[in-house]
Parts: sequence; structure tokens; C-alpha cells
Amino acid sequence: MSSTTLQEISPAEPEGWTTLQLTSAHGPVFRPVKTAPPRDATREEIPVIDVGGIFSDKLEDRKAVAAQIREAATTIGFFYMKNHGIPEDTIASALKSSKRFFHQPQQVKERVSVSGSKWHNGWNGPKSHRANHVESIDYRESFGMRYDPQYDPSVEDVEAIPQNIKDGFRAEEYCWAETTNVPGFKDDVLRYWRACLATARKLVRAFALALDLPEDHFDNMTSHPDAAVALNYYPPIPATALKEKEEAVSIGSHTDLQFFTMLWQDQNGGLQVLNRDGQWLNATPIEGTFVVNIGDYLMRITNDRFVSTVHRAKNFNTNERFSMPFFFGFNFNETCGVLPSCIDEDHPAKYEPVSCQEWVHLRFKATNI
Ligand SMILES: O=C(O)CCC(=O)C(=O)O
Ligand SMILES: [Fe+2]
Repeated sequence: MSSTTLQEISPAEPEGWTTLQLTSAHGPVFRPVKTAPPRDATREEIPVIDVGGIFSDKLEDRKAVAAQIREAATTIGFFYMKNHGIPEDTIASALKSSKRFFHQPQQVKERVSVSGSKWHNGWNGPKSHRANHVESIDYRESFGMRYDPQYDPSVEDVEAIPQNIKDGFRAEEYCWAETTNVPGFKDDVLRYWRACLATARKLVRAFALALDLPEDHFDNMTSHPDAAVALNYYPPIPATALKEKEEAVSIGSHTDLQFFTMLWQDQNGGLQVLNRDGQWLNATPIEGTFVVNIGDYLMRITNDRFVSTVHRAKNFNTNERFSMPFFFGFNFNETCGVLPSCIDEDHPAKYEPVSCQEWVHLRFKATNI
């Protein structure tokens, strides 16, 4: 972490503005942010896209969704998706299991702590994580699991997967072995993961169309994707936290790492998105939708055409808040440069190719996790 202070970077902030420090794969970056309080996003600012067309066998339906995704991805980098194909009962049972898991005593959750994991799977306890170095520690607990080919219905023979792809797998059976005390936990979480994966595999094709690429452009690169579910549990931020010097957050300001994220959130509210004008917007919950946002790797390979937008969550409600993001990335062994459709005479490639594995590693290192 850099020892440079914000004051040194930004000696004279104009009235009504402040500077936000963020972690990137290459160290700290800075953004001007308005000090005005967050306001609710309008439907023009964060659109609701009916993505039902991604499941259609008509190309024109799929293209119609892609056009809307392109518009959102090149402006705010966030959209709500409805008709996403993830069954409501699958969401409900994952949520029920999540609640049961987090409501257990600390020492029981400790059994599946990330500290016993090689690859950041399992439980992150309260106050164990700081997504943003200049904000408070996250008032959050989470449980994470990562891609496991044995649970992917599109994999017929795990043994037949090429070794260079296998080398990128980061799943650990530990997550399930140490959670058997929560009845149905493994089944509920895996069912949710599989449903998200099925939708993501359609959505990735819409992203290809949105980038003027052949629809199957990303298919081979995402055959065994870095596809992870996190269960997030946000207790109310205690009133005492507000008196502290740092900004109190449930998860600090950050960008996501990889291709895209599909986030289910409950009806409590708390997710905030930083728009291009430096204004924080509340991404208020909309029943029946997921929030989708672009990750840093996609921004990089699109030559910054698609934006990976800063977001955070704050639970100032008196209720507990739950969210269940699904993070979708390329196969870990893939190395991508800037996509040909994002380069022209006026827009030469800004970035060198980098492997997904290296990209994720750099960012984890920069975040100190
Ligand atoms: O819970 C939320 O609303 C946001 C979670 C998030 O941004 C993340 O887990 O990366
Ligand atoms: Fe995020």
C-alpha cells in the first residue's frame, strides 16, 4: 500500500468535492467525488433491462438485449436485469441457507474460516476485511465458494479437462465438509451457483454481440470460468461507527475484478454506485431483478469502452441485509489483449495482454488479502 496521503495528491479540492482512493491491480488510483449525499438513481441512470431475449432462439431478440447492454455498459456500467431465468425458489433457498449459516455462533462459523483455506474460500468473519484502505473496516461477514467442474452440468468428464485449465481451479471441498451442520447448505448454494452460471453463459454471448464480436467469441475462454458465489451478511452499522473518523461502510468503495458480476440483493437497500459525474447513486432494490456490473478485466480488454464502475454498500437500516453476488470471469489460464473490435485509428490499444490469473493475483496483492 502506498504511504502517500490524499492531501499530498490533492492539495486544493474545490468546494463540494473530495478525493476517493481506490485499490487497482497496479496500486492506488484516485477519483474526484462530490460531497453531496447519495441520491436515488433514476431509471435512465441505471436502466432495467429485460434480458429474456438472451434465451430466445431468434438472433434479433438476442441482439436487442445486446444493444441495451452496450448502452448501459458504455455509460454507467451497471444495469438491473429482469427475466433473468434464475428461479425465485432457488434464490429463496440459497437465502434461507445463508441466513441459517450466518446466524450460527461465531465458533461454529470459525470451522470454515478462510484462514483454513488455500484459495480464499469459506467464511470471512466480522471486521476481517477492508475493501477500501481509506474507509472503515467492512461491517460485513461473507462466505465464498469458487468454480468446481464436478458441479458444472456442462462438464461431462472432469478428467478430460486440459491440465492448463485444471491448474486454474480454486475450489475446495472444505467449504462443504465444514458446513454440514447447516442442513441443505451445500445443495442450496450449489443450486444457486448453477442457475447463475447458466444465465451468465447466455449473458456472456450478449456481451460478445454488444462488442460487435461473433456471438461465441468468449465461449471457449469461459468453458471453465472463474465463477464464484459470495454470500454477504451485513449487520446494521453500529451508531458508534458514525462517530469515527473514517467513512463507515458495509463494504468499502471498490471495483469488481473480472468480466461481470450479477448481484442479488434483498429489499433493505444500501448498494451505492459512483456515476461519471462523481455523484453517489443509491441502486435501490427492485424486486425480481439482479444488478449487473462490469469488472476491471472487461474494461481493460474493451479499451475502456465498457466501464467498471466504483460501488460500495452501507447498511444504515436497523435490519440485517443480505446479498448474493455471482462473479463471472474467464478461465484462469486465458490471456486477453484489447479486443479487435475496440481498436481503431483513433483508439489504439491502451493495454498489454495479461492473464486472468495474473490479473486476479495483482489485485489480491494490492488489497492485501
Ligand atoms: O452487497 C452489495 O450490495 C455489494 C457487494 C459487492 O460489491 C461485492 O461483493 O463485490
Ligand atoms: Fe463489488
